[in-house]
Amino acid sequence: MALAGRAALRWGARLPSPCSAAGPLCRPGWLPAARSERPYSSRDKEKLDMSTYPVESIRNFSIIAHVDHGKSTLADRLLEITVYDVYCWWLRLTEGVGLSWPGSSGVSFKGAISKTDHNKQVLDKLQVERERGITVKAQSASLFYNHEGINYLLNLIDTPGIQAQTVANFYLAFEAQLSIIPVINKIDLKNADPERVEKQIEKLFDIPRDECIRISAKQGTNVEKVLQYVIEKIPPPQCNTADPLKALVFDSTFDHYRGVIANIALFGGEIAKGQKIVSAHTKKRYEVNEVGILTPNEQPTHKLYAGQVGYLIAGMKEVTEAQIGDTLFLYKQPVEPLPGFKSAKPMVFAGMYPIDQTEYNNLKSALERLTLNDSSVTVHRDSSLALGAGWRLGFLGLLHMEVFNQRLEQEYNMSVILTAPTVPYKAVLSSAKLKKEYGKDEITIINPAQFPDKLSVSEYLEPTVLGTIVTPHEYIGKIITLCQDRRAVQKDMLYIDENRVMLKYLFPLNEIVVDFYDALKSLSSGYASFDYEDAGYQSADLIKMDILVNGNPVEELATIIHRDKAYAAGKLLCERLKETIPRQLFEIAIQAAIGKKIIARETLKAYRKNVVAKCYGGDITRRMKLLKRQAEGKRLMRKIGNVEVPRDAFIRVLKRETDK
Ligand SMILES: Nc1nc2c(ncn2[C@@H]2O[C@H](COP(=O)(O)OP(=O)(O)OP(=O)(O)O)[C@@H](O)[C@H]2O)c(=O)[nH]1
Repeated sequence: MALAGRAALRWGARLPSPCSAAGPLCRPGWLPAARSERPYSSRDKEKLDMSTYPVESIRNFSIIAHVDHGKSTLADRLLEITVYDVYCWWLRLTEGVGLSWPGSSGVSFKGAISKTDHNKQVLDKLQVERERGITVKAQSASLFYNHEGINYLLNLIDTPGIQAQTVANFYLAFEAQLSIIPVINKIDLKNADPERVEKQIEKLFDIPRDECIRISAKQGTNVEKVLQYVIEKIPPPQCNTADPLKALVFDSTFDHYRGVIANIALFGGEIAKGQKIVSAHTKKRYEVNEVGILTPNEQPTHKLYAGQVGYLIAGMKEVTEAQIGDTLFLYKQPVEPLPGFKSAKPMVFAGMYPIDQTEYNNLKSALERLTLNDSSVTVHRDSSLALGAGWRLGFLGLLHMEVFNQRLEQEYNMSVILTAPTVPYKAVLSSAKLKKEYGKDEITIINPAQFPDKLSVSEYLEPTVLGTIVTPHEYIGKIITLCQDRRAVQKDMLYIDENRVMLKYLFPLNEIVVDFYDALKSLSSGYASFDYEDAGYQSADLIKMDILVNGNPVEELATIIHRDKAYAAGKLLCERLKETIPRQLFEIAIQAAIGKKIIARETLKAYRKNVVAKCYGGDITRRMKLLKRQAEGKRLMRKIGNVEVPRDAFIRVLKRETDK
């Protein structure tokens, strides 16, 4: 049987022993009618046969919700339920044969997950995701589920939680006429009030309250109902296996051993090993080496058919070959390419440089691979006098930037210098010389080093977002003060029930990217939610502020800022930098400057750190050990003039509230 044995050992997850799984979860009603309806082929134990899942039995869905609302926990429960379905089938199949469930003999079960804590958040595969408890990268999983005697193939995409844009995403889904199933999670919490939430959903989204499913993803309450709604309310994909192959690349990852693994959705035809395919984007030809589904690990299949979602390995060696949004078709059977995707718009830009320029090429290849894995990051080559050759990267937000940096360190062993984040400002040029140089009247500034002087500009523009805050009414006062402090303009205020208020504010983007969400959460004891959408550009009085250490500019900390905020921000940056830079053998002046004008100053007193003082010149081993430790510490420093500054200083310095 394909589920156990040698092949199964490759798939990490485990199922419990039959004793723990049998019982209420194992209901005869779920059992499939005949073995031939199963995807697991007896001909080839390594591969699944997906031909038993025609388009009508397929549903594709994803979970959209705010950060921490339980998307990954719900995904885990769905995976559990669907694997128990397979388990029940297995029990029936082996009835009377005397075989025991593989889990009981310590053999793992492919594509399955157990109810143990070790397997929490199965779709969150990255180390950074498990450490931070957030989903960074969307993962897919194919679920097999029997509903009213019919076997269904349900393809789940777990969506990342690193953007506060749930409401905007709701409207996108609504406009695209996708079926929406409202699910209210965490009903097990003591203060849960699902009735009130249902009323809010009705008021805000015009969804009748009796359509909502109340669940507890944590405890599993009503989770099966979600699957049933998915089957009943979402239509099957509209496509045909008899058509020529048309596969959309919707994600791709780089595997150090197997090259590029492209995640594909079939909009027509079928695909199998040995077929010759062509990329509509690059026009390059490949031979398919392997196809399969994600369970959520890669599970090879004989073929993939129209409507199915899975992966493909086809000897793509270069990361640039598997463009997200590309269409793949059969050689000599070209098709009209699919429209692809609208790429995510970066909100925050920062410079990235190798600590040591000899590492440039290694960092370049790490960046290429990681950006293939996270296509929402944009990369442009850049260079700086102080930091050498590097790149300017665009991220969805500051958290995204931190996570990307952490992944570079953890997955590629790369340590880098990151500059202060900036949002994409614009300048309307008045200088004929600059207009000629740029070949246009208006430029986008994503690097403070390119900030044009006021004399050559008629107007600076800053990006704005329309933010939606929903809060219990007792926090309104504090929240309004916070918004005003961030230069936001109130656009709307609405009571959505007797004690909940929805506030709409127009925010300058740079006022929310760093720490607004943290500040909002802390002053509302975690109760206020925040969501935003792009709202275009507005005129702004911007200046470039430099930070100087003993007269030398710290390029990582140069920022574009609103004039009204410069003095306070400059003072704060200097104070925080003073806390971050270790005292050294000489006095250090830390200053904030606009052009030649110094607007803030802090002084760090001299200090002599004699690391070998404790050794009294005696123990040579201890002396060497201490000197080595000091040398290691120095690797984490960057020299500005003759001052050593910790490399991660700017992130610590810029996180105003959260780091305190
Ligand atoms: N009490 C309770 N806690 C839950 C429930 N569902 C999820 N949680 C908890 O809420 C926290 C966030 O859950 P996740 O599943 O990581 O949320 P998420 O939406 O995937 O988070 P992001 O990936 O960061 O967007 C975890 O501590 C879960 O244990 C539930 O039904 N009840």
